Amino acid sequence: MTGPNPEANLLPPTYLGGPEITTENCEREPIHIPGSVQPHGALLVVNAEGGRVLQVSENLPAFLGVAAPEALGRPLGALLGGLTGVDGARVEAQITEALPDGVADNVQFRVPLRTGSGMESAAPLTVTAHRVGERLIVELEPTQPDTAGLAYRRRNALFAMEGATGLVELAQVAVTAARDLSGFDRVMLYRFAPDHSGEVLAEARREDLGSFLAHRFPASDIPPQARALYVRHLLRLTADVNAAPVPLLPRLDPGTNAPVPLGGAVLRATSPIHLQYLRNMGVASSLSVSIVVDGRLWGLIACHHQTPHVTSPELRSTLEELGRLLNLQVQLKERAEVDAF
Ligand SMILES: C=CC1=C(C)/C(=C/C2=[NH+]C(=C\c3[nH]c(/C=C4\NC(=O)[C@@H](C)\C4=C/C)c(C)c3CCC(=O)O)/C(CCC(=O)O)=C2C)NC1=O
Repeated sequence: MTGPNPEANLLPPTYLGGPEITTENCEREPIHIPGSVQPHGALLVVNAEGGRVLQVSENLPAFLGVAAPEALGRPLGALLGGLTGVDGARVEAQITEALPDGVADNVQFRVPLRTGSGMESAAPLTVTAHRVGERLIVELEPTQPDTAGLAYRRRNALFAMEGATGLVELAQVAVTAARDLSGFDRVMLYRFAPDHSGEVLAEARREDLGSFLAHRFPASDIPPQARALYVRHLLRLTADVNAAPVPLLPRLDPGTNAPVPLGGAVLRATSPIHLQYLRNMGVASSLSVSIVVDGRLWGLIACHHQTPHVTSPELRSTLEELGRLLNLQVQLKERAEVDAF
């Protein structure tokens, strides 16, 4: 496999050791191993046995106040304990207890930490962790204030969706609820056809934006490896299409000498090709939630913002729950239509 071609007209390749990617072969882009993350958070790769830090994103100092090279080899608990008021050993124990050996890589553990004093991110941090084999992937993000009132707004959204009759009405209620909850400029319900092309079934948008309703898009817009990843990991977020990816230090997992899989990490750096696609659409931030029916990617809730837009972990979980409810309701409606046929 030839390494990435630095001359390629893409952002510095965020993947490692993969083939040179162009719009001609983008179905080969190894999007799960970018070797870098988006800068709105920090990521640590921890050896599940022993809790030692093996890799960190180079922006770690802004979140933990520790130089990236100094974090390597240290226990995760000791690093988190450097935050004011945080019992690092206890947080590390909670993570390892919640993510035992063999747990699926799409099981998440999340815990809010108290304020980190004297660091760039004066806001409280939220830790989200998942396990991939022998590794714990630990992500730190500033806790956003948008969680106020989220619980009752989520409750009302789910009630509205349960009351919808028919697929198109359900889709419209869902995108309206998702937009009310998230504040994205545009939220669409995108449904795949059997050939993996797709159409916009429903849309809730800012009044001054043109509509994508009923527009169709080719299968190549979401290539097979992306569709496969999205069946397993239900939400992805690109907070800012123009933000430079932050490399992991070291680039490869020192235990395996291979890139660590980041398919389940919300901070995973987005494919440079897709970033260009979003820029061409005039979109600065994108979030999508998979709608998986009978194990296949039936559609997506696709959200756009015209300016950079970071979504809190709590709001992301709420949007995932909307997607999960849509899975169930679409499944029921499709089966009812088959039975009625
Ligand atoms: C309203 C219609 C509408 C559509 C149809 C739409 C597409 C879309 N593409 C997505 C992802 C990717 N697409 C490509 C590659 C290519 N895309 C192309 O067009 C050609 C040039 C190409 C290669 C030759 C890759 C590698 C990824 C994975 C990115 C990653 O996860 O790192 C996603 C999910 C991510 C997100 O939520 O933004 C969406 C939702 N987004 C919309 O709003």
